[in-house]
Amino acid sequence: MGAEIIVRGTNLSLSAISPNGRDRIAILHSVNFTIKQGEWITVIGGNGSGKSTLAKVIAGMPLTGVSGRLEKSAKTGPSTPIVLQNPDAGLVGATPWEDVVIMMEQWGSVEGGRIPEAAEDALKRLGLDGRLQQALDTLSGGQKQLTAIAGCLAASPNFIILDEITSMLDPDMSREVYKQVRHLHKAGMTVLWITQKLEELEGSDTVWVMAGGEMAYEGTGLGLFRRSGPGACDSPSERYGFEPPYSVQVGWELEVLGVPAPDIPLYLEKLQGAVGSR
Ligand SMILES: Nc1ncnc2c1ncn2[C@@H]1O[C@H](COP(=O)(O)OP(=O)(O)OP(=O)(O)O)[C@@H](O)[C@H]1O
Repeated sequence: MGAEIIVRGTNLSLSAISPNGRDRIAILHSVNFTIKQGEWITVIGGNGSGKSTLAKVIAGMPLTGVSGRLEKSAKTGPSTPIVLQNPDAGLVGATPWEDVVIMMEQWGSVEGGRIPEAAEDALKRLGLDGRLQQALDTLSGGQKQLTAIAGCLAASPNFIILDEITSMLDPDMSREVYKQVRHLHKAGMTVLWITQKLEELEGSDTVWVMAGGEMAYEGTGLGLFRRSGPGACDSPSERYGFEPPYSVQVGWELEVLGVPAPDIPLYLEKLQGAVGSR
């Protein structure tokens, strides 16, 4: 039996007033999707392609100009916690612990007397054991993002949305934040991960490509780099203008030289495996 569908979007569109104040412009065009319990969906797309708008609609934010249908399962509930790009956005406490306590009080998801301990547990789940009482303004960007994610856990969600949360972090901190969200996913969390970094496609069940407000591609990460034949330059990634990871480019070159890799090597380790086995 397949996993339960917890979110379904049907013909979701959003229009807004154009910057000249006279016309209405379409920001999302008839987007259709389903999200299953426990799925990891990565959303990619260029600047202004509609990723954040779609994320806000899915989160259940009350935006004007939305049409279509968004259905969520009873357990998922109408509001989905979302973490945004800027590490300072949405943090309200003076310390990580205080921030999560305030979030728990707001969501009302944890019984009052249990909040102090539950806040500590949420922060420990994100690897912030040693920083519970550190002043928020002294945390690194990555530690702030981890605090924001712990704040999301205050709602006891089964689904969270992360909107380019590593875009302002250095590579080490990006990996740390990504790894912590992976742990949550392993424990059963459904994740919508928005990014412009193709290396973060690793481990996605499903990839959505947004282009011009439309969902231009929905499929696997590997499918994004699949060409119709050696040297064909017609993979969805090339069609939508993404620079593929180095390992994929080498895989394509090998294919042209008549050395087909058994599968598209999305990562260097895979490429090593493909080439090393010959
Ligand atoms: N309320 C609004 N009114 C007018 N235009 C809007 C509104 N919201 C979004 N837009 C425009 O819609 C387009 C899509 O914006 P969105 O933030 O969803 O893109 P994005 O793919 O997340 O981009 P980025 O990667 O740069 O964050 C942009 O051109 C943006 O300026």
